[in-house]
Amino acid sequence: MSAAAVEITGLVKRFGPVTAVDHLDLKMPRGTVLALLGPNGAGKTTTVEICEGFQRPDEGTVRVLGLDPARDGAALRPRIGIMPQGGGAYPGVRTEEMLRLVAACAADPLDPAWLLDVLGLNGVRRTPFKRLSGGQQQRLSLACALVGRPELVFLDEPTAGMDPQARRLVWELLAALRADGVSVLLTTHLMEEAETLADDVVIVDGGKVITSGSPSALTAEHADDAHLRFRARPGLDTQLLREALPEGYRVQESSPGAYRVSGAVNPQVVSTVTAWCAQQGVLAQELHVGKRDLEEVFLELTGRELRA
Ligand SMILES: Nc1ncnc2c1ncn2[C@@H]1O[C@H](COP(=O)(O)OP(=O)(O)OP(=O)(O)O)[C@@H](O)[C@H]1O
Repeated sequence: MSAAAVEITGLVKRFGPVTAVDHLDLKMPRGTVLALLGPNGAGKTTTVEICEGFQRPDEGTVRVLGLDPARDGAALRPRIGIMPQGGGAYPGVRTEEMLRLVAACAADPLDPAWLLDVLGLNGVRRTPFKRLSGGQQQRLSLACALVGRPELVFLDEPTAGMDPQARRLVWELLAALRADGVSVLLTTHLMEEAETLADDVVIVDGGKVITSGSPSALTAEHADDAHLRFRARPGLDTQLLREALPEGYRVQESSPGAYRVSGAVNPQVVSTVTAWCAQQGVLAQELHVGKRDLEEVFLELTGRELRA
């Protein structure tokens, strides 16, 4: 059987006093999409850069397509595609010129014209990199990562800064790649991106894996539960609200003025919450009842919001 796409055991990376990655383990089978999901500073980029061979681990083992990226970089590089955070190209290079340059380095590249078309970059083929919008630069960077037909691609926040339409294009392309058997490891702090694309999600915080599994498995626990969110002035006494509700409900102010009630939300609970707010002389605004999602899982496990 061929080696896993990525296998990481006991990975530690320190920068002076900061432990960016703290005994992280993960295994990603070939042909799957894995999303590293976590807030800013969780250690996602550091983990990916170690897999790409750009940084060396302090402890632990990392195998990418069965190879050690720190030692076997020359053998590994032709087989992987890399889209770094924030992209990057010579400012004066034109879109198509850049992609053709990268394609020329590959043994069996994809057709650059096809990639430009699929990624909606046809209209800016002759535009210099520095004049592209942030989202266009990101898409060109993705095209460069894919043009060499990699077996495995690393995408660091691939849709950051893109408008919803461009994000959809990228998601469709990534779904097509997966259908072709390409393995994809991406980082994101967009829960919807992880839910839409990934076979497996590894939620990281403070350099550690908090939990992992398929999006449906992670959200299936207490699947009957919903949550109720509302906004009101910051600093309401959440303990008092909890006491007004039946046993077993949790109430958090997840960020200033954003409240979340977790448990089996029914009409009675909604009415209790709004009545309690009225007693406090506040109007519960943007009242929203939703199913448990990855954002909720993260909040339950860390007490903080993913997008804080
Ligand atoms: N070269 C470096 N020198 C010093 N500290 C670093 C370095 N690279 C990363 N760090 C620190 O390590 C921690 C993890 O950073 P990392 O960039 O891996 O997180 P991340 O999850 O990718 O965050 P983001 O979503 O903001 O990209 C942070 O505290 C960061 O400040």
